[in-house]
Amino acid sequence: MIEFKQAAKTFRLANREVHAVKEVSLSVEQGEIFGIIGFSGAGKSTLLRLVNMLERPTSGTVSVQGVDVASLSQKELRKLRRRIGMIFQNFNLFNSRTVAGNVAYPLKLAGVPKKEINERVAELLRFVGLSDKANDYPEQLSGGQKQRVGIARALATSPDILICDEATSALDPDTTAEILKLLKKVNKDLGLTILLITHEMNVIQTICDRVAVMENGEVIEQGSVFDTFTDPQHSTTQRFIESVQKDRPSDHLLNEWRERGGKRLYRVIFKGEVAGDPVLSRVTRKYGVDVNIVYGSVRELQQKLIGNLLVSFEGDETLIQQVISDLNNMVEIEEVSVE
Ligand SMILES: Nc1ncnc2c1ncn2[C@@H]1O[C@H](COP(=O)(O)OP(=O)(O)OP(=O)(O)O)[C@@H](O)[C@H]1O
Repeated sequence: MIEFKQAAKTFRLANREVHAVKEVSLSVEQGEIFGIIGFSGAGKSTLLRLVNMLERPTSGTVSVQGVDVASLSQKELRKLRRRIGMIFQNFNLFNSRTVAGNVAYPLKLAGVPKKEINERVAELLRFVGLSDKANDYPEQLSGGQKQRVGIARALATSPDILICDEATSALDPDTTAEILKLLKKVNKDLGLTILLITHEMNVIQTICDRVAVMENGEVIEQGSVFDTFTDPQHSTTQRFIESVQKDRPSDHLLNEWRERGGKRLYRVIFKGEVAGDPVLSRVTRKYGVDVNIVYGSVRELQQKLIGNLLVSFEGDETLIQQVISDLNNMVEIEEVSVE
């Protein structure tokens, strides 16, 4: 659907070059929600702007449904842009136009007859839950309502793709959750492919199917959200995951544990199917070893369960080693050092 092939963008300034995007290759499949995450300056916005040619790649290609966007004429580009809706962190609404006027704007530009515009605007405002705000002005709306207007406007020309540039970064957590739910509805009910950029792992965890992590203009890791969360390969990815998933107690608590003569700690990670299976109690019962769950959680991610527990074992040391060896065949288990 959207394919970056060694796409690069270098900005040439008076005294230096900025390699904002360096040879990125990734493909976004039709109907998925694909998230790009990275810290500030990683190159996310620039990468996104290559899709609708707000920036032209310095080298490599970006294609949408098999067509290299750099090869399009101005007229073809205008047509492409109507098929790609875009929403922004600061909403980019016209303050001098009403809610209905904002949503109608791209339809007016496309030369749609007035009666059709009115019907379409009413339908879009219904879809985003803002029918009662049609005649209000943006300044009368909350941030979440403004973003709903932004979404309605982006959907006006019935695009196939929605691009979201930090769409929830200016919103509080509850409003973020509402907007993410609406984006999921746009994806499921209207079948739009969504490409979003964010610096919040919560956004990726909540709605994305796949994720790419960017750093210094490069994609350092990409894969399904489930695989990335359960088996991150890069320390930057690990940092993002830790921002939404605390998987060890504080050093203070761990030190207290050690001072009280606590036993060795093991991290046990259950994924998918295994999370519903009582492996831990089954194996410890088999060897007559007691298990003490010190810390942990079981969470749902993409309709699968992930368990992440910190445990200690009580009993004969040889039997404990047998428990660990048996568990090793079924789940991930590793000793956790307490500094
Ligand atoms: N038009 C431009 N001219 C020169 N340098 C630019 C331009 N646009 C972006 N850059 C530089 O390219 C790099 C990547 O910027 P970009 O905005 O793509 O990152 P980002 O990951 O989206 O960051 P943020 O989340 O802060 O927006 C940065 O070093 C930025 O200063």
